[in-house]
Amino acid sequence: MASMTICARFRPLSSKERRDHGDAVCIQHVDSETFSFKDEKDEEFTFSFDKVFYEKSEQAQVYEFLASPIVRDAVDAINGTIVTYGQTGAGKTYSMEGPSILVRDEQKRGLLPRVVEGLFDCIKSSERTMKHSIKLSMVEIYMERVRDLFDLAKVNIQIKESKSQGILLNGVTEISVSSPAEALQSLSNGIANRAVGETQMNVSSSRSHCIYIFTVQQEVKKDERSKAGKLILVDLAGSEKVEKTGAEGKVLEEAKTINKSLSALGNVINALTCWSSGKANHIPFRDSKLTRILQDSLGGNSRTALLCCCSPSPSNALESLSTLRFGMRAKHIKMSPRLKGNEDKSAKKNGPPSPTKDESCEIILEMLRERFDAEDVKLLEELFTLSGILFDPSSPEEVDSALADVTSQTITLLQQAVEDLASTVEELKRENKALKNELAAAKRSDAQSEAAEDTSIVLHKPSGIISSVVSRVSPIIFITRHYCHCSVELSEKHVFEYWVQRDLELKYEIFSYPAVFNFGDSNSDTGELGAGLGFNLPLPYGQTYFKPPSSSGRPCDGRLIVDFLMDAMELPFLNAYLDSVGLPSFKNGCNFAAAGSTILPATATSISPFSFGVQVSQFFRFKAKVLELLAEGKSFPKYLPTEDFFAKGLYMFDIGQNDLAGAFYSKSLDEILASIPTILTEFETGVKRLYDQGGRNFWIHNTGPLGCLTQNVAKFGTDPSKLDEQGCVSDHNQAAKLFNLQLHALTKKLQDQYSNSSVIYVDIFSIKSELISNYSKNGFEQPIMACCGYGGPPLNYDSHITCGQTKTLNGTNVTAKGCTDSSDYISWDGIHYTEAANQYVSSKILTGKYSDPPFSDKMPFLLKLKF
Ligand SMILES: Nc1ncnc2c1ncn2[C@@H]1O[C@H](COP(=O)(O)OP(=O)(O)OP(=O)(O)O)[C@@H](O)[C@H]1O
Repeated sequence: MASMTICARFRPLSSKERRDHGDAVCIQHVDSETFSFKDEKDEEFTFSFDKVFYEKSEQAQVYEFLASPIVRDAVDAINGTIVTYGQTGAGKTYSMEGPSILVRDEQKRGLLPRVVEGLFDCIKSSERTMKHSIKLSMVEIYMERVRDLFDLAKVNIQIKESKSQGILLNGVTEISVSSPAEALQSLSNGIANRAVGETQMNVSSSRSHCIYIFTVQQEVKKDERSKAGKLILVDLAGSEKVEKTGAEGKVLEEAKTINKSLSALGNVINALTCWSSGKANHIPFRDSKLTRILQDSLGGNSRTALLCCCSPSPSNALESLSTLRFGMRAKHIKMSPRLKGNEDKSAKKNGPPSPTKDESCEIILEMLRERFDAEDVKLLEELFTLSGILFDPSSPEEVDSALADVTSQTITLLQQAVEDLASTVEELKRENKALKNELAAAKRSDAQSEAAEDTSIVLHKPSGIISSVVSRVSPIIFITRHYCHCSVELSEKHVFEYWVQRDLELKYEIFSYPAVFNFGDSNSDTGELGAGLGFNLPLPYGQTYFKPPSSSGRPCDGRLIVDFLMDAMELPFLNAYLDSVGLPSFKNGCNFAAAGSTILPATATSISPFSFGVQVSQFFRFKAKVLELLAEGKSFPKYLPTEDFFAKGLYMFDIGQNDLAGAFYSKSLDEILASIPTILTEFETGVKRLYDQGGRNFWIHNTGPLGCLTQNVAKFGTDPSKLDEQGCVSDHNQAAKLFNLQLHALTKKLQDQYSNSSVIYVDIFSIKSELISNYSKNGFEQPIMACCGYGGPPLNYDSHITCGQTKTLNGTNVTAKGCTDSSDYISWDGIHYTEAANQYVSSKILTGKYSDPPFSDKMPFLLKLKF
């Protein structure tokens, strides 16, 4: 199947365009078929057409390439159509007619006079074998009515479809022309009758679609079937942006009708391209007079050429781009023109006699009565009249055709309604999602405020004595006042009174420690395993917060719980102990946590060699080195903590998860439960070593709901009976709970033993469980499915291709990619939580409600008052 011939034509810059923008053009010539185009945002597009006629191209070249093959075929009874399309003022009429249809200037003459000449030349050269006659009709579609330009009394010509002759204009004037001069004179008369107006874009703008129809009839001997080729030339009215054309009143109405019919043409082309690509589709030919008339030309029963006329000026880039895109779409329509066996009515001598008008009416009414009841017939009549479809049916086919019109228009309306509905649903979905995100963010910030409220005191008294009993104690409370700067540090729990002369508005900030020393596994690894073992987590790790190319070494799309806690304490993020790149500062602490670490010593199969005992030893080395440097007088105040920070600092632990989760690969639940005391003894030993070294503030995170980790659901949850009502693996969660119970008991024991210390147990398990159970209420969409992974729903997790990896699977390269919006997910990569989930968990921690003892009771009290 052939395609339509599609060409682009750029006219020279107009004097107005030159005045406004100089010689600037938005196209760059590549070759005779291709050019590059820059839109107003400087974005570049490359277009390829069957031919591109640049500013200096000649009218004769356009005719030779685009029209002359179609003209030759028309003489051989193959229908042809040539359409000029483009923005108002883009050169359609110039291409079609030239400066005027009667202009004889060989250089300037347009397609129409050349077509006339070509037709007569072809007829002449085949004179010996075949005689031809040419008839000419000319109509314009103005305000959705077809007007006969050769007989202005015919203002509403009806379009019909005949099985043998295709689309017909009922009763249109046909003028027989026997020479080019005669034809041109008739065309000139018709053109003079066209509706032409003036817009800001074009002083002589065509306000209608003008259609020239040449019927080339082969004259045949008696009793032979006659053949006719129809050649249609269409000079479309210009598509236009109403604001740009300055249209108002009647001109505005014209512009709207023009745009409507052009958009109907676009819809037909879209539907045809889907149809050409194999999809069955409703082609809305009947949605406008234009598309109905062009039905044969676009639907395949014609050789069709489209000339996309454009301005090269950057000021019209938007419109030109739309014209070019229209042409590109039309390029995908497949055509298969058929040789027409058009029977001339005059040649059809022996057919059955046509019914009289009255007989026709009776037949029609009978048909309608058979199909509908009387009221419906009346309704239909009104509908037809209203739609301008059928006013005076003279044959049963017309009724069918009119019914088809109504059906088609109804289908289109319904399709549009469905599309509108679909886009409204999409829009609503987007809005809904945005609202959900806002709600989630608000909830998270509420939780943080809750945290702040719970751990603070607001002192507020306009003047005079502020007397406030500090009944609830936070580790450090900053009370800030805007005007003055001084600092009082009170180091024990007490009742305090303060005399102030002026108005005071005292605000609090959340508690803080001077430094944090963190021990743990991947839940709080800020780059340790990567630094220690020399591998980097690939993107999209880190992308939500740390931005490419840095993935920050955190096994998360952004920040971890420890990061949020550091933030709340107004301390910088912790650097990994082994990270020596980029002058890391350890002034406010150091992070020994490494992904994959266990409490129990590492074995040959462990991911991390940095078990808890090793991390504690690393802390010893760290502290010893700091003290050594300080003793040498090298204080490095920006990089190293002072000695007292080791006593005042917070020792944080988040470890144990891997001891349990890893064990499930080789041990039974009972064996795992039995191993918990050993694991905790090892943990206790480590904490004691730190206490012996002077550590006094301990903050122990328990283990989260292991069974809810995507990785464990994928591996151990294939049998649904193993899952609990949250969809988490029951055994794993049970092990975590029993571990936590014993860890809690150990914390209490340590607290009793170390009466000069604070040992706080933080119940991460409860926070995470609540988050997963009420994921939707908490602003998440996916409780278990991983955001970054491979395999798609329900888990999007494949242990062979982890987040960010590309591998060959069954001969195909596949990548485990991140989801579009990680804040919808609780699980980042199937093992670790997303930044959004970590933020949620930390905000809950900061409420103090999940700690034992609650922050307010036993935390060492240090009040920092600034004002
Ligand atoms: N290739 C060309 N060479 C020289 N002048 C041209 C060319 N194309 C167009 N023009 C000039 O540009 C102006 C607008 O062209 P034209 O009237 O053909 O636009 P149009 O696309 O038919 O506009 P409308 O849709 O408003 O009728 C006219 O003055 C015309 O002479």
